[in-house]
Amino acid sequence: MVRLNNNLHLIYILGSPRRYKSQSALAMLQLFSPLAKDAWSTPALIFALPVLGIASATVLDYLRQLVAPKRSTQPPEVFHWLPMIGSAIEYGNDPLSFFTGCRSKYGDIFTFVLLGKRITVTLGPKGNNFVLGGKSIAFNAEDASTSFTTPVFGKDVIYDVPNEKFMEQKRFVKGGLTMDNLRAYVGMIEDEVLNYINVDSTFQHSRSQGGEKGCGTFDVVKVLQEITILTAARTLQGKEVRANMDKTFAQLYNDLDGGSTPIVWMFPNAPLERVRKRDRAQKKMSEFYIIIIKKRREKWDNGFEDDVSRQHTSSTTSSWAFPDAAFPSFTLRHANGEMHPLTYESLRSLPVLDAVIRETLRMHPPIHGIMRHVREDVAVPTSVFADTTNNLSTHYVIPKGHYVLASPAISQVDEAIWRHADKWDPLRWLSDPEGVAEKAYKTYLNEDGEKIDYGFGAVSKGTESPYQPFGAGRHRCIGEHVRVGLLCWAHREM
Ligand code: HEM
Repeated sequence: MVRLNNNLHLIYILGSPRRYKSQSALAMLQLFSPLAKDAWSTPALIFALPVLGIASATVLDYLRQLVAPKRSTQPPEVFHWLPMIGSAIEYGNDPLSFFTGCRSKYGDIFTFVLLGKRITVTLGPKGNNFVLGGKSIAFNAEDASTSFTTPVFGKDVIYDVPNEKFMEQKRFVKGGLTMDNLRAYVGMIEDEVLNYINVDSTFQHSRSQGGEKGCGTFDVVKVLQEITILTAARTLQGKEVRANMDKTFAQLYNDLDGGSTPIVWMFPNAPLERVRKRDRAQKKMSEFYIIIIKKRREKWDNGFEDDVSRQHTSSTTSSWAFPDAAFPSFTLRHANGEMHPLTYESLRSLPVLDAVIRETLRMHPPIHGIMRHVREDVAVPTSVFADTTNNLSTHYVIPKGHYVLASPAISQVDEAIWRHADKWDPLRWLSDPEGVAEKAYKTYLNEDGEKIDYGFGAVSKGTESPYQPFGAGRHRCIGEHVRVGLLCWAHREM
């Protein structure tokens, strides 16, 4: 017969107490035991109260999501099981699949919870235009990203300064990317890549197997990260930076880059290994550059700029292009005629390799989403998105304090826009001057159209194109022309 005593009656009903290894489970059972006299002892409470708190928050959150009336101005909300955590796990695992799944359930506009923050995603070209073309007074990049960019890039640069100042910094860096500089870079890059291939142990096997014709395997991501670091250092940061740098720097960049995850975004100083690695790398890099800056100052030379984001984006893009199933055979078949001597001008006329890069950036852009913090309530024009259920056309409003997120990565593979959107096909950029790809590219570059100066020189807005691998509007990338050239070249050389 089951014996009920004060503390353990429930446990005996369910089985032997030894089965309950977890103190908190025991405490919960005690807490819910109406017959328990001393169930509310201190240890029980210590374990049970947080559990009870989490359970109540979870129930309240379900009720809020499932039962509470919604404001008509609120975009649909993605259902989540865990309060605070929200959809962080699904989003963190695979952001693009998460967006695609949500799109099929909720449409082109929806809000999800990411570690307590509310993010409204607006998909498709209209959604990109809405976020990237928004005024910085309403949609702010600094607020959205400073928590993970400042520990990486350092104080007083990028998002750690007011927008006007950042735009000046952008203009300053862009000034270093003049035609003359780019011309000079070409020879340096050629040198760096050849030196890497001829000297690095990675290619030793293929060298010993017959020089140029030798073959072997290599870790594409690692090699391209290292080459990107070395070429960027040599061209953009100067001789003495390159002379003092070896390929182990790639690891430091990786460690810095590892600090840009959702969890670090939410808790920039969390006691996590990736945060410690980020800080160690930041310190090492700062020490390295401070010595060089001091020397330069002595010579009245000034400045360098940090290279983390472009290192990451560029090496990621090259890495995707290499293993893309069709890349080697496609390039060999189509790009033979492009193997002429290298000059800046010849780099600009490598249509096949250019198409390879465009297509790689279409399918595998290194940045999956671009986020902004909402500084004031913003009404979404009905021309962009409207809730048309029950024939009502309602303005959605994105409240102050939320975040908005655009994902050009989604419009770049949208079946409704691109033919065979999920097929890697560089020919789409070459074969049809009237095709979708060409039109998207023209809208993006808008070479003959209106230009806007946001503070870093006149640029095309490009916010309405379904193809935006380098962002658009005020925060548009300043490295797009440089990097596409460099990438083309690096592939040709490899
Ligand atoms: C394949 C290579 C690259 C890709 C795919 C890429 C992509 C992007 C994207 C999507 C943005 C927009 C970010 C936003 O709107 O918040 C951006 C901005 C930017 N990129 Fe790049 N980038 C690349 C290479 C470079 C290079 C080579 C440089 C420097 C020479 C560079 C410097 C910048 C800067 C300064 C910004 C402005 C950030 C802002 O205004 O908030 N990028 N890039």
